[in-house]
Amino acid sequence: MARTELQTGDAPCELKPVASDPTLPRIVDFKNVSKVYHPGTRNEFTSIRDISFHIEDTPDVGEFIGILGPSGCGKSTVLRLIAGLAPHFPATTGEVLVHGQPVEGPGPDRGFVFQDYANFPHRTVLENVGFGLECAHVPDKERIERANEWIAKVGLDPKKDGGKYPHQLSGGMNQRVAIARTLIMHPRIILMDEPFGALDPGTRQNMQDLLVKLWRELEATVFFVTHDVSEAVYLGDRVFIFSPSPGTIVHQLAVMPPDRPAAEMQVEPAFLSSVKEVRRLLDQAGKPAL
Ligand SMILES: Nc1ncnc2c1ncn2[C@@H]1O[C@H](COP(=O)(O)OP(=O)(O)OP(=O)(O)O)[C@@H](O)[C@H]1O
Repeated sequence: MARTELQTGDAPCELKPVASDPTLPRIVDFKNVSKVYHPGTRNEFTSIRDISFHIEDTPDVGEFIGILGPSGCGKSTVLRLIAGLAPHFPATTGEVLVHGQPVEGPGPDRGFVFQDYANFPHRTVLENVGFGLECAHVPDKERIERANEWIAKVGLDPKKDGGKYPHQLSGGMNQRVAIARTLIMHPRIILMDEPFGALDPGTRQNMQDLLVKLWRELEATVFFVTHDVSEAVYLGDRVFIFSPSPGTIVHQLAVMPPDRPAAEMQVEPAFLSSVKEVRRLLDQAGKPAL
C-alpha cells in the first residue's frame, strides 16, 4: 500500500493513518484478494488486484468504513465478496474471512443495502420491512410489532405509511424502507452500495444522520461505498481510497467520527480541510505513476 502523505490546509486537518490493534479478533479479513473475470480468454479482466486489509471486531462499537474510488475500480466487488454474492463471489485468488471463517455464500450476519432500494413492488411497507422475519418464521403478532417498530425507527409513520406500496413512496422513503428491511435482522456487518446516490442533498444529509443513529444503536460494522467525498469523511471512522481498475487500496485514513448532525459538521473548517485532503489523495491515486 502506498504511503499515506497528509498535508495540512488552512484549518487543522483531522486525518490520520489507521492504527491497528493486533490483540483484537478480526471481523473482516482480506488476504491478497484478486478477482479475474473470464480468465484465460481474450475477455480476461482483472477487477481487483491483491487487496489486503482487516477490520477489527471492537467490543460494543462497530467500525464505519467509507469506500471511495473512481468508477469501475472494484468497490462493489469488495462489498459483494464480503456478502458472498455472485458473480463477484468467489474471489479468484486470496482469502476473504468473516469472523475468521472463509465466506461461503450469503448469510444473515451480513445485510446489503443497494442504491436502487430493491424493495418488493407488490408488498406493502409493512410486508417489505417484515420480509426477513417472515422467512425466519417469526409468528405474525411479533413480526408485525417488530416491523412497525422499525418503520418508526427509520422515520416513517407505521399507521400512515405501513400500508403503502413502494411506487407510492419518494426515493428517500423507499430507501428508509430498504434500510429498515435490512437492519431489522440485526446483521453484524452492513454493506451499503451508494445507498444515498439517488437522493437530493437535503434528503441525503437527513439519511446520513439517521444512519449514524441506527449504526450506533446496532453497534455493527458498516462498509459504505460512495462517490461523495464529504459523505465518506462524515460517516466514516476510516476511509479507504482505491486506485483505478484493477482496484487496490492505496490509502487507509482514520477520520473524525460523526459526533454532530451532518448539516452542522459538514460546514466546519476542520471538516472541510479533511475533505480537501481526501480529494487530493483521491485525485493523486487516479493519476498514473510517473
Ligand atoms: N460479471 C462481470 N464480468 C466482467 N466484468 C465485470 C463483471 N462484474 C463487474 N465487472 C467489472 O469489474 C470492474 C469493477 O466493477 P465494480 O462494480 O466492482 O466497480 P465499482 O468501483 O463499484 O464501480 P462504480 O463506482 O461505477 O459502481 C468494472 O470494470 C466492471 O465492469
